[in-house]
Amino acid sequence: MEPVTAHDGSAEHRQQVMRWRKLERARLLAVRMSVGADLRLQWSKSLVALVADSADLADRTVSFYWPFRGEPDLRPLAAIVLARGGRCALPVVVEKGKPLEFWSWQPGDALAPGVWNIPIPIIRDTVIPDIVLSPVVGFDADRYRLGYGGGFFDRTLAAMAASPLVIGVGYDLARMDTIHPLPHDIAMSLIVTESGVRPIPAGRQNG
Ligand SMILES: Nc1nc2c(c(=O)[nH]1)N(C=O)[C@@H](CNc1ccc(C(=O)N[C@@H](CCC(=O)O)C(=O)O)cc1)CN2
Ligand SMILES: Nc1ncnc2c1ncn2[C@@H]1O[C@H](COP(=O)(O)OP(=O)(O)OP(=O)(O)O)[C@@H](O)[C@H]1O
Repeated sequence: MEPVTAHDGSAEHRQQVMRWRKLERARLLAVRMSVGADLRLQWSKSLVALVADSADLADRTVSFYWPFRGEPDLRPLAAIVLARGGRCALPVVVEKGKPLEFWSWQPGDALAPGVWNIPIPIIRDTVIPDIVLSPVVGFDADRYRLGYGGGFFDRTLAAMAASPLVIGVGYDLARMDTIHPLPHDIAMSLIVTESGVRPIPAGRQNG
């Protein structure tokens, strides 16, 4: 693969990073899809428990996502959020190149296919999440996230008046040394994989 050699913030550097990311996304997605569905489901169950423990969900509005392309399935966590007095939402692409909207959702609600055929609620009831669960294609040691390349989460987080807690959710296999962060990249607050939370929230080092 063509390495990233320019480190000067030039247009050339940016172009190299974007080309490199495209190949890395394809590589990481292929690795993810090569894992059997049974193992991914097992990891998803670990992730539900770890995410539930990584943040105070009581009375919070939490943005989920409808899993596709082998993403962890965190939907069982929605019942826990609701039981603790919280609300749930799904991210919705309203226009390419624009921030996502978060539409109120709970398990059992009617859905319709949105962009990329990802299901979205049939009713547009926009909410502002306190906690955003963000699926990662890749993540690095500084908690930067590589997504599908649409820039949706970065654009959305940049546009929000109050920063939510952003939990990047993925599998250990998505770990990278660096995503070669660019000025628009926004680091996650936490990254959770099937093997744990990084960094470990203060006061939970013994858990
Ligand atoms: N499960 C899930 N739902 C989600 C997201 C996600 O990452 N996972 N999203 C998180 O963002 C949003 C959808 N993300 C999307 C990202 C890119 C494109 C898209 O059309 N991409 C272009 C290629 C982009 C490029 O490489 O330049 C395309 O396919 O033509 C569509 C949706 C909202 N819902
Ligand atoms: N705040 C922003 N304002 C305008 N453009 C942005 C912003 N954040 C990201 N972008 C643009 O989005 C494009 C994709 O960015 P990037 O490679 O970081 O996507 P990604 O994080 O992998 O995708 P996604 O967030 O959809 O999962 C880039 O061209 C970038 O310039």
